[in-house]
Amino acid sequence: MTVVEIPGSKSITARALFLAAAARGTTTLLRPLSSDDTEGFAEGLTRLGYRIDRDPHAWHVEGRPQGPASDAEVYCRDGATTARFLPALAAAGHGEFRFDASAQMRRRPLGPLTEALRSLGVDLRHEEREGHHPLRISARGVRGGEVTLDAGLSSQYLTALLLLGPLTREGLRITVTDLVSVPYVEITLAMMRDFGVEVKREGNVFTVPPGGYRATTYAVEPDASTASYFFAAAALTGREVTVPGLGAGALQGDLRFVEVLERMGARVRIGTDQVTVAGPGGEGLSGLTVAMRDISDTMPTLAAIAPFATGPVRIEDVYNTRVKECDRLEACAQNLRRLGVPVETGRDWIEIRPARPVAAEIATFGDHRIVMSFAVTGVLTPGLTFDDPGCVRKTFPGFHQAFAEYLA
Ligand SMILES: O=C(O)C1=C[C@@H](OP(=O)(O)O)[C@@H](O)[C@H](O)C1
Ligand SMILES: C=C(OP(=O)(O)O)C(=O)O
Repeated sequence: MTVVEIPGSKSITARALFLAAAARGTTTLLRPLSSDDTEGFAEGLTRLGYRIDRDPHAWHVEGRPQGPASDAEVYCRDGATTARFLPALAAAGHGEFRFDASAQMRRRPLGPLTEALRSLGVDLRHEEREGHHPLRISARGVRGGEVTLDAGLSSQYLTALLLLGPLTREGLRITVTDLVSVPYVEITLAMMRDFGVEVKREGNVFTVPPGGYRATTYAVEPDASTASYFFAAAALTGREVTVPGLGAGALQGDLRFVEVLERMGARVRIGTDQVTVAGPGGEGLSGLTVAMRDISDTMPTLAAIAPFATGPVRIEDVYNTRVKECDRLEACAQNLRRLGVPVETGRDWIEIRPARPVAAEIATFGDHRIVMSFAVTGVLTPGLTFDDPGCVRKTFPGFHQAFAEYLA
C-alpha cells in the first residue's frame, strides 16, 4: 500500500484567499496550495493592496473589509478563479482597476459575470472583446439587490457573486437560470459559513446577507482533482493507494471520481479522513456510461484510462469542458487518436473504445490536466511523451516527480 500526500486544493485556496482578504481581522491559512494559479491569486491580492505574510506552513492575510482602495492593475495569468473572483472583489472597493490575463484565459468566457455586475450598477468595460479579458472597473462600492445569472458555462460566475454578496450595502438575491459544477458552489457556501456568513438557498435563488466576513484560521484540504491521477493509476495497475486528508467530510465534489472507478471495478474505502483505492488492473476495468457535469475536471482522467477498459467508456454532459484551459473534449479525442484509440465525440460527450495505446507525443494545449491525465495512460504506454510537460505548474508544479516516486 502506498500513501500519497496531495498538495492543497486550488479551489479552496483561492476562495480562502478571497474570504481572508475581505474579512475583518487577520486570517491564517494552513497548507495552502502553492502553484501558478494560487500564486497568481495571491499576487493579484497584493496588487490590490492586501498584505500576505508567509511562513513555511501558513499564509497570514490581513483583511480589509472596506475593499481595495487604490488604483491597481492585476494580471490573472491562466487562472480562471483569479480572473473571475478578483474583479468581483475590486467592484466592492473604490478606485480604477484594470484586469488582464494570459492568451489562454483571454479566450475563456466571462460575459455572464460581467453582465451581472453591470446590472448591479458596476461601471465595467471590456477593453477589447465583449465578455472577455482585459477589463476595466471604476469601482465605488456595490449597493446590492436582485440579479439574474446564467451559470451554465461556469459555476465560477455564481461563486464570484456569492463571495461579493456580504461586501454589498444591501446584500444580494441571485436567481440562477442554469448551473454547472454544482459541488463547487457547495464549497463556496461551506467556506462562507466558516468565515461567518450564512447564505439562504431556496431552489435556484441564493440570498446573501450584507455585513461582511470574520477572519479565522482555515486548513486547506488536499486537492481532490489532483488525487484523481493517483487513484486512476491505482485502478489501472492493480496497486493500492491511500490519500490522507480527504474523507467522508471532504468539501470537494471531485472526490466522487472514486465512485466512477468503483463502478469500473476498483475497490474503494472512504474513511473519516482518508480514501483508499485498490485497482483491479487494466484487464479488470469495465466500461461504463457516466454523466460528469458535476465533476468535469476529472473527465480527462477517465478518458485517459478508458482505452484499457474491456468495454466502451461514454462520458456525457460535459459541454463546458470545451471552455476550460483548452477544448478538453477535442484535446482528449485528438490525443487518444494519436495513440491509436477509436474515439467519437458530440457536442457534450465523448465515447472511447477499448484499444491498446501505442506510443505518441501528446499535444498538451497548455493544459495541466491533459498532461496529468495522459501521464496515467503513459504508465502502461512506454514511449508516450508531451510537447509541454511543464504546464502542470498551474496546479501541481511537482507533479512529474511525485508521480514517478509513486510508481517507483
Ligand atoms: O470554482 C472553482 O474553483 C472551479 C470550478 C469549476 O469550474 P466551472 O464551474 O467553470 O466548471 C472547475 O472546473 C475549476 O477547476 C474550479
Ligand atoms: C478548469 C480548471 O481551472 P480554472 O477554471 O480554475 O482555470 C482546472 O483546474 O481544471
